[in-house]
Amino acid sequence: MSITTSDVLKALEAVNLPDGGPNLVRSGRLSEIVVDGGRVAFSIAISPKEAMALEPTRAQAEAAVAALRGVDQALVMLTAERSQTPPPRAKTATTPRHIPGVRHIIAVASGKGGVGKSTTSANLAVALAQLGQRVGLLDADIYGPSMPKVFGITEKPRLIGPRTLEPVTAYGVKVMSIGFLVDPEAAMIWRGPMVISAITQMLREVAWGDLDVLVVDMPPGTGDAQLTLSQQTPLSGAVIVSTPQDLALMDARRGVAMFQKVEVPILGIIENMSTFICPHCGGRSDIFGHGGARQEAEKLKVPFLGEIPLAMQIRTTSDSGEPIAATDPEGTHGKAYLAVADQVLRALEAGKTRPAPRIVIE
Ligand SMILES: Nc1ncnc2c1ncn2[C@@H]1O[C@H](COP(=O)(O)OP(=O)(O)OP(=O)(O)O)[C@@H](O)[C@H]1O
Repeated sequence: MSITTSDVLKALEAVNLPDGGPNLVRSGRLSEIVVDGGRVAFSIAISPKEAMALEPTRAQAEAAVAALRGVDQALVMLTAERSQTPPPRAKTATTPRHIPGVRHIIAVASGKGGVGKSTTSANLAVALAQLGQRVGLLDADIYGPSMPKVFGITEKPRLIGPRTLEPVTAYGVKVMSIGFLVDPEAAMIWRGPMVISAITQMLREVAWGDLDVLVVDMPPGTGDAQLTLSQQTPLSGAVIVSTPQDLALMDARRGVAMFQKVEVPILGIIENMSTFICPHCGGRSDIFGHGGARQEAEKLKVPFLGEIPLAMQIRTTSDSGEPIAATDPEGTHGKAYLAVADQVLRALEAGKTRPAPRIVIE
């Protein structure tokens, strides 16, 4: 029997807000309810101060929906709208909560979409695993989750506790993606607070186990959602992916500035779609220019982590779910990812990272 939105609403009528408040359906706090096969996701709007008080309501709502026949997974989030004031500034107060067992969390970000951030995150994660690291990959690119495709994962993560999902392991990497849980078209219309809430839940409610590095493929851009996410995640550092064109580099600069604003160390910049290597003759052409990211890194006084060529095989292997760093680690492109991964590890191990800032929300 397939589940419908009205089944979900009916179940939620039995869940009341605390202190004799109305039931959730009448409270006017429910977002659109997304039903995707046996998976149900929605959020409850709160003011930031209500987060603690309404957590039991959230848990009850999730349990009520999870108990319905035909529901395999229920994901309920508390989302707080912020006013249009500028994003909170970093100041002294609480440190973003560490994730037990996870040594380093690194964000892979880009100033704008389409520069190959997801392809780079995937191959970087695989290359780190090949260098002997225990690696996780969180696909937080909520507007275009691509990891299920890049890793060729067709299975869904298993629920192994009342609120815990087991990541799917592929090519030696533990992968979790919002694309496993929510229809990407539904996620497209999510507002910033919903995005942040979904991602922080994926960070904390996934059984990552012991990891040396958790790579987070960030949503593209440098807006409020990205900034808040960078603040709320206990990041060891950030990697910025850019193509060599001026426009992309301008956006990359914004990415660097965003992380600096919240005092997350920049591990470095990667130039993606650098020199084009012809698959037929092996000849090299600099279609988008070359070396721009290295120069930009020098200007910004941040490390340059390496170049990934613009290559047909990188795209085809991504499309076919066989990341090239795994399937051809000895080839030119596989080696390029290994070299970048090595640089990232050096930056992490050299302790160039500082502890995450202590943050207060003003
Ligand atoms: N070095 C490369 N050589 C060839 N193709 C590449 C390379 N890097 C990425 N691509 C291809 O470019 C396209 C966009 O890449 P990808 O999805 O990784 O970008 P993205 O920055 O994550 O995009 P978005 O921000 O829109 O999610 C994909 O088809 C991918 O296979």
